[in-house]
Amino acid sequence: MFSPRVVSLVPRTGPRRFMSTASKLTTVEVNDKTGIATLTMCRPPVNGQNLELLLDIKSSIKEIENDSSRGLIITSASPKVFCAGLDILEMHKPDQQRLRAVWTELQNVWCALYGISMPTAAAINGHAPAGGCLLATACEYRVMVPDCRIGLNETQLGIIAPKWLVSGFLNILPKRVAERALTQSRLFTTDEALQEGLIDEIANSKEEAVEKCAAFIGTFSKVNPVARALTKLQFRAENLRQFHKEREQDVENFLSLVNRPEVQKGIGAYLEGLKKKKANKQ
Ligand SMILES: CCCCC/C=C/C(=O)SCCNC(=O)CCNC(=O)[C@H](O)C(C)(C)COP(=O)(O)OP(=O)(O)OC[C@H]1O[C@@H](n2cnc3c(N)ncnc32)[C@H](O)[C@@H]1OP(=O)(O)O
Repeated sequence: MFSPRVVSLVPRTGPRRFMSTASKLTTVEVNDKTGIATLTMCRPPVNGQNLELLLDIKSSIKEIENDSSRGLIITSASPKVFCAGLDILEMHKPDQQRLRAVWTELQNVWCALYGISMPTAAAINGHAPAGGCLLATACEYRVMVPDCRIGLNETQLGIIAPKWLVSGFLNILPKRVAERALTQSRLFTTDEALQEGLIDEIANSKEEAVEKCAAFIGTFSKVNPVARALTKLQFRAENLRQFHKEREQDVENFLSLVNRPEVQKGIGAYLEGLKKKKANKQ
């Protein structure tokens, strides 16, 4: 199904090669036969998006872009969680400079992934709430394993997902479904996500999810890549334009929202809830 493509940067010594990554929080593996790069998030236990993980995801996306890979698949090294969203510890009693940097880098990651011209797909091998859903919906295709949850549950923490963050969601879901899901903080099960069109396929394992993502990317093998890229960007340009217009104000809005005493109280209670849940499991 795939027409093998020559990747010129590295000698052909085997079917796979690894790119250098800024730290160990992500890895990038390029399949030399297909030319598809797989970006794996590796911040145990749940890939909480702290500043360092966000910086690493961004630089891995840029590396893949500069290497002119044939496509990008994003997935996770964690067995049960694709990505648990923003690291809540970054938002609780925050260091102001760091909080500003975290939000700016979340914006940068979204912008890099949403606006990249090559085909993208998410192999969602576990739960994907909030910032995890953001990564998945910035991609063009999503394959998820059974019995997991995905969605934008920000209102549960007392925070409001801004327009740019919701725009990927709105590319996929009807406005009415999106509005209800956001206001209810709804996390869709794998089956519900498939039914609503939030994901495209279900796979029984991470390996199968990655294969299905690669098969999706392979469907473009006979399409002119420049025409494909420009067509994709044409669909996404308006959201990106709007985002760039508002991004600085958006950082200020986020900071002022997170610093509100009642929001801090809510985030603290949410963290406690997570810890209690874990204690009850033991
Ligand atoms: C303007 C605002 C827009 C905001 C945009 C984005 C916002 C966000 O992303 S906010 C973050 C929202 N995320 C969540 O609500 C997810 C919370 N986590 C979970 O629901 C679950 O952890 C899970 C479903 C992702 C995984 O469940 P499970 O496998 O059962 O693992 P545990 O719940 O036991 O968690 C293990 C460990 O990890 C800690 N943890 C989980 N999520 C986070 C997180 N987002 N940030 C920081 N830490 C997290 C959890 O507390 C456990 O910690 P320990 O007890 O210390 O082991």
